[in-house]
Amino acid sequence: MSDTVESVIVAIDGPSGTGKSSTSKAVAAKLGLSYLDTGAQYRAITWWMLTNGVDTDDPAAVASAAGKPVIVSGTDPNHPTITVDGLDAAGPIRTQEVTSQVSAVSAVPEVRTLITGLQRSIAAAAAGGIVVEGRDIGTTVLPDADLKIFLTASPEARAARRSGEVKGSDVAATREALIKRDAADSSRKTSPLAKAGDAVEVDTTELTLQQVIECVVTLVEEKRAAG
Ligand SMILES: Nc1ncnc2c1ncn2[C@@H]1O[C@H](COP(=O)(O)OP(=O)(O)O)[C@@H](O)[C@H]1O
Ligand SMILES: Nc1ccn([C@@H]2O[C@H](COP(=O)(O)OP(=O)(O)O)[C@@H](O)[C@H]2O)c(=O)n1
Repeated sequence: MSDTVESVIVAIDGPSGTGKSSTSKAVAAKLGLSYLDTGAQYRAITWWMLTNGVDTDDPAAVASAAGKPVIVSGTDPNHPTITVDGLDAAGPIRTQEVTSQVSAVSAVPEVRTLITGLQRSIAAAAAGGIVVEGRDIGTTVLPDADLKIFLTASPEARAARRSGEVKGSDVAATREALIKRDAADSSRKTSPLAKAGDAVEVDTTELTLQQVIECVVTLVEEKRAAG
């Protein structure tokens, strides 16, 4: 728990396309907090596996290679960065190939142990406070976060948002891919996608991004005033 107003730790979880990244970055920038995209870290380790010939459908192979890549996340919300073995990975981690394999890699317990440790050390080093977004931040990574938010939205809204990012993409196919990834992320044994018991749920289906940002900023400010 934070004992000064500045060192607030905010956990934002939820499925794909609910607005976690856009909201977290904007809230962190507005409140002068650091920002960590934990999905980018799972994407980065997946990209490394794919480019180093590791069979991402073989959990034992993934587990034994998990400690090899060096993943470094920059936490400035206005300029988030991610490198793998010193290489800029921001572009390559967003490919369709990585997106289709990331759930398999992130389900491997050895991967989660390593990445969770990295996330906790980044949060601990963020003296001014941090917004951390992902799937298991409130439940597993930072169970003592000062504020936990769980974002939701209908599959239709999420698919429309995601396909809006890629010119010419098929909304129905995007919707199916999202649902498949949610199911894999929610059903894995180790720290699945889940809402923490003490998280505030915000359904963003009918809200603009600006409204979601304002809602979360208000919740953080209320926490700070109370604490
Ligand atoms: N409330 C909203 N209304 C409309 N579009 C949104 C909303 N929230 C986010 N978006 C857009 O949806 C896309 C996915 O948002 P993102 O923040 O990447 O979601 P997530 O991190 O949960 O996968 C982005 O293009 C973003 O601008
Ligand atoms: N805390 C987290 C964050 C992401 N992930 C995994 O990483 C994947 C990619 O996360 P992401 O946040 O980049 O996904 P998008 O919703 O942005 O497409 C998820 O589908 C999960 O498999 C996870 O397991 N735990």
